[in-house]
Amino acid sequence: MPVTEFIPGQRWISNTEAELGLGMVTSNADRRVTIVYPAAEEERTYATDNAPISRVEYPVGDAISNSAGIRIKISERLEKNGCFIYIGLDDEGDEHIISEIDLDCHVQFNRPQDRLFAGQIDKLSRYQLRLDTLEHQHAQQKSETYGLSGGRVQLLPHQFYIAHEVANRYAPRVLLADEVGLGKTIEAGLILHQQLISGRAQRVLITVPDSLIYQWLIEMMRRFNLHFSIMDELRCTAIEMSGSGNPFDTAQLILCGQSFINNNTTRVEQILACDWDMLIVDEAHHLVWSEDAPSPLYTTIEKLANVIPSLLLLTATPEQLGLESHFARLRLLDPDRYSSLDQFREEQAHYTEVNALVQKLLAADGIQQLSSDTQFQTEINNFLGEATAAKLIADAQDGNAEDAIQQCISHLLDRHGTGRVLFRNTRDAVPGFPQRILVPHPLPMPEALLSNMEDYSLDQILQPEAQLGVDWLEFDPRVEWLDNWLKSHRLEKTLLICARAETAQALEEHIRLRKGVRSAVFHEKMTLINRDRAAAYFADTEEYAQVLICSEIGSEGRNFQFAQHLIMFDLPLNPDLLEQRIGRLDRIGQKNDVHIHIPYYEDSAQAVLLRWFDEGINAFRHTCPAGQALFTQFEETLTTLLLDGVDEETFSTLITESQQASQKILHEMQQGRDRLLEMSSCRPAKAAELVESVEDTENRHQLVDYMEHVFDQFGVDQQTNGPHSVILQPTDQMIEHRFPGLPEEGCTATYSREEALSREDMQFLNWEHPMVTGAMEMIIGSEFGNTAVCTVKLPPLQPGTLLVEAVFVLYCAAPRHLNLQRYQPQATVRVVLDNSGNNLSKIITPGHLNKLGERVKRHAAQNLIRHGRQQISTVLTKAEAVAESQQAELIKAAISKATLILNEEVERLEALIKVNPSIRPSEITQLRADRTSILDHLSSAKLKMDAVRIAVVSD
Ligand SMILES: Nc1ncnc2c1ncn2[C@@H]1O[C@H](COP(=O)(O)OP(=O)(O)OP(=O)(O)O)[C@@H](O)[C@H]1O
Repeated sequence: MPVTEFIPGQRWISNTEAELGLGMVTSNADRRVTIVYPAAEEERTYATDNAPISRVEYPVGDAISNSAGIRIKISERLEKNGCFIYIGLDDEGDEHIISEIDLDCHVQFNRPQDRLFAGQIDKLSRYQLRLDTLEHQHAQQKSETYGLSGGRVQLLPHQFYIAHEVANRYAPRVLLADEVGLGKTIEAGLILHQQLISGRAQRVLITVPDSLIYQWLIEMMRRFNLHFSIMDELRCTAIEMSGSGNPFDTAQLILCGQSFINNNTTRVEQILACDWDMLIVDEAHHLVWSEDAPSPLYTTIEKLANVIPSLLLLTATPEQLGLESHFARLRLLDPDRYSSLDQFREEQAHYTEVNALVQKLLAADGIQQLSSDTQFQTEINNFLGEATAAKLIADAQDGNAEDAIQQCISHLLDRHGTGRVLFRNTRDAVPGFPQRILVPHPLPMPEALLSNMEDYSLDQILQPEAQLGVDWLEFDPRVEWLDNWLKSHRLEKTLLICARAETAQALEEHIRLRKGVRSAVFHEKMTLINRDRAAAYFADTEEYAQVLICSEIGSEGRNFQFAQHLIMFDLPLNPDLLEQRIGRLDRIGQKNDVHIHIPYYEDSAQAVLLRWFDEGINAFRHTCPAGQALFTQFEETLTTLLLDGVDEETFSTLITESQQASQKILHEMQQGRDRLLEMSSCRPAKAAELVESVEDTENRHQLVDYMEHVFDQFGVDQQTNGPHSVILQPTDQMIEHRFPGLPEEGCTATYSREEALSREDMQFLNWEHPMVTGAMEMIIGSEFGNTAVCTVKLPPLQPGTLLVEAVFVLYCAAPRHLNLQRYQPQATVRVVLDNSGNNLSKIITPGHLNKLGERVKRHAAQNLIRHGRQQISTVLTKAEAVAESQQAELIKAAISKATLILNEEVERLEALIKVNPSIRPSEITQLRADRTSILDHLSSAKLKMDAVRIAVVSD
């Protein structure tokens, strides 16, 4: 359609009065065209041959709104009787048709050419910032560790390995079971952050023991900038009374206590009525199960796990309440894979064979065996199938032995290991843990107990203070010992754990009121707020409690690694519980040796238990992965000894047998499941590569330059605050009312990970921080800086030559989670043409125009565009043609990269599922669907002009 053909209903914009908004042709007669501008309630009549107006034509991919406020992303554009009909989907995915006449007249023009011709010309610095933003965003999104680098965490390889492995799956369902204190919460946070940032998850429910709610809330906020809403009965009722409907629909990220949802039909139904993407359950060993009596919490979580696609279960002691419960939790993750307990048991035995093969490969003559030992080759064949085995053996024979061995081990672990649903790192695999030092404090048995111990139950024997009457504090020698110990260690923070809330309460009152010790108490009878206050008082670095006295609930999940002394006022029977207690101090971040003090009565049940834990199963000085199995094996003898008193001979036998069994079980674990588990939970070479990738994409200096530029442009005040940090504050000159992620009162921020780790009061600015991603979205998602005009001295070119630099991006309206940027070879396509249409793209680099381009005053720039419009418009059309000629090549490269990556991923899963049943068929189905969708979207992608700079050569 010729430009001068004005048809009523068409929408045009004034080149000189863009503020009039979207105009509409109402008549075209006598070589005059009349345009009404409804937004400004104005009307203009122009001569048709030189009307200063431009036709508004939205391309596919643009977002538009109609006068009723319906907003769509255009998927198709038709033309009827000279007017356009736009078809597209709204945010809910519903299709709408918007005819040109119905377009919202209050539009902002954001296409660069429209803005340019409407005289909306940006500063050069903004134009530059836009281009930088496109480059940086592309670099981040195509990185292998996209989504994993934004946390305020140390780059610990074992955590990044797991996070990367899990986060790349469709709707991951895994059990994170690292040993106590190795950072499962951090791993879950990394996975969650990656899923949210990549658009794979939006709505997340976390449920944790009540005592850990605030710790999780704070950990998610402080480390990952994720703001969860806590839901409890009070809040739910308030929301319901305000008439806001289902309380669980009022936030995207919800955190709640396990006791709140446990067996709570109403609330569980409300949760089930919402759409969730991910469920995270901490301390999952509480999900107790047996065939006839699954616990209410298990049943509740099962209901949720059946409908929520992604599930992360966290526990340090997966077998704490028996193998049955462990199996049942795996079944929550994948009911098809874990359908039979017997089969599960049988599989465990089979891991020994796989491990034997792995160990043979790792042996000094592994290479030689793989390339020449036919029997060994047959075994490999049996496990990996002919094709894979043949390739690996050929590789080994061709001199690529090291690689072939590594690949062979990877294949074996992938296909036969346990590692796909279960991850467990042990301390042995994570360097940097200090020593544990056991300090037993034997004390005389109180007289009152000597006489009638035989009538006591096991609990009474192990927590004897309850039998000493109301004045027990006066008779119990452990109390006097405690008073003295605290007195002589006034400057050392100490955590005391005992089994009962009453004991904790009484002890704390005693040492605080009678002994004047600064102390705090933490038990289940306190409100959550008071518990957190107590923990905060203990953690404070200036005004702190010397001792925190906890009942058993303090032994789970909490972070007390700033203390070096743990007093166990009594001993728990279960070795896993003992490990949980020690794990409060012996966890990542502990910088000193951990002293474990045990005050106990000589010749008592506690003394027996102490010796069994120490001499029998070595559970104090070292983690005891075989603890649960050993406890099950020796429970009967042990409890008899505890109840009936020590018969030295039986006890010695128990110790010897426990030691032998411990060695045997540990050996078996090393030969079988645990060894494989450990190997597949962290492959050191890959983990190191991931950490390196995060370090590489961190690019701190580039980020500092970039953000300084952003803050300058958006009017955020920045003051240097020492060598590593900056104070950021909103100002009255901000171009937007609010800057994303910047609090109204301002904040202090650092770009340094090391500084951020030691100064939690500062924001940690990195490429994934909401301030940075928010700024990027604000820039790219708007017209910010998409036009510019400058003059430039480039002697070989004739003064007066007009240069048009058009920057294109590959656009397709694809769901965010497909992350098409990952496959695109470059962020932009840049075309530079002169006014005769000569292509100077290679000769005139961005550097030429960035460095030599000089500012033109706005008014002069507008005049230049007005006068040169015809010519610029022609050159822009040519630039589009030049870009289009590169489009096919670009798409081809993107498709070939996507095909390569995605085929490999699909094939790997297809091979795996044949031998490793822990892959859910839905994962492959989804991966295949994503592959089709990605390739479809890429093949229909179009280069879209994103920014234009006009440069006039000066002399
Ligand atoms: N990468 C990391 N960078 C900084 N701190 C970390 C990192 N990983 C873990 N930590 C800190 O170490 C402590 C233990 O981590 P976390 O609570 O995630 O361990 P856990 O395995 O969940 O422990 P538990 O078994 O007791 O539940 C926490 O204080 C956590 O903040």
